[in-house]
Amino acid sequence: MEGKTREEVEKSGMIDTWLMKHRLIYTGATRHPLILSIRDGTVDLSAYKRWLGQDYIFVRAFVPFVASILIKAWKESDDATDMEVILSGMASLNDEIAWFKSEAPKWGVQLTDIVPQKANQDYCRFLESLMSLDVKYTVVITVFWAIEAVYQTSFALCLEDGSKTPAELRETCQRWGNDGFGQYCNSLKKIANRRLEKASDDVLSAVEVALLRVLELEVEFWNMSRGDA
Ligand SMILES: Cc1ncc(CN)c(N)n1
Repeated sequence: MEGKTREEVEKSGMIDTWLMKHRLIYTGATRHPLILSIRDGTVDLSAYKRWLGQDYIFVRAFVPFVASILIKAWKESDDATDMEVILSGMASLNDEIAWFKSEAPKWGVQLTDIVPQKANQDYCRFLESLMSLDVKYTVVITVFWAIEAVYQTSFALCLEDGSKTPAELRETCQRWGNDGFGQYCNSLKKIANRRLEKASDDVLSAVEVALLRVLELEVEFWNMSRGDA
């Protein structure tokens, strides 16, 4: 902790502090019934297909949000390497879009026909609100970490020893559950924690509110796969 003020030490590891404080909703987002059903091999494949189509639309809306973070990093960040981590995230979104396009036909899902459901619209609207220049880099980099980390944690669960994930869904789980994606999420978390250490109390409150909103929206997004939205 050398070189840090007492205040910085108190605020370090802010993300884990929040995850402990809000563990109920965090668990709701990372161990959703859809994920648990993939993991125990009882998944309803029509729920998977609904998720697939909706997530393709979400990922397309996620790209401009990440682009807006890149601009904020360039303008506001005190560390030039942040930009490289964000850029690698954009590259992985490019791969994600290509993956959806090759995965959808295997399941008879026509991506051009997908109508965004309410939870998806709410999520995309939330991302758009965060693209405003008034929203601080510290807020959006933490939100970015949270969105990626929910998928990483969820899908990694389906790859753990003892999981009964169906063979045809293992590639999907690998996409977000692999170690490389885990390391990338850790890099985002480190950036977010570093920024949070220096943040004012007002910014800390804004980040906590945004983090909770992400977790709620992720739960609602998974819920869409039930098809009763
Ligand atoms: C809803 C949601 N959240 C997160 C991710 C991971 N990029 C995603 N594809 N979709």
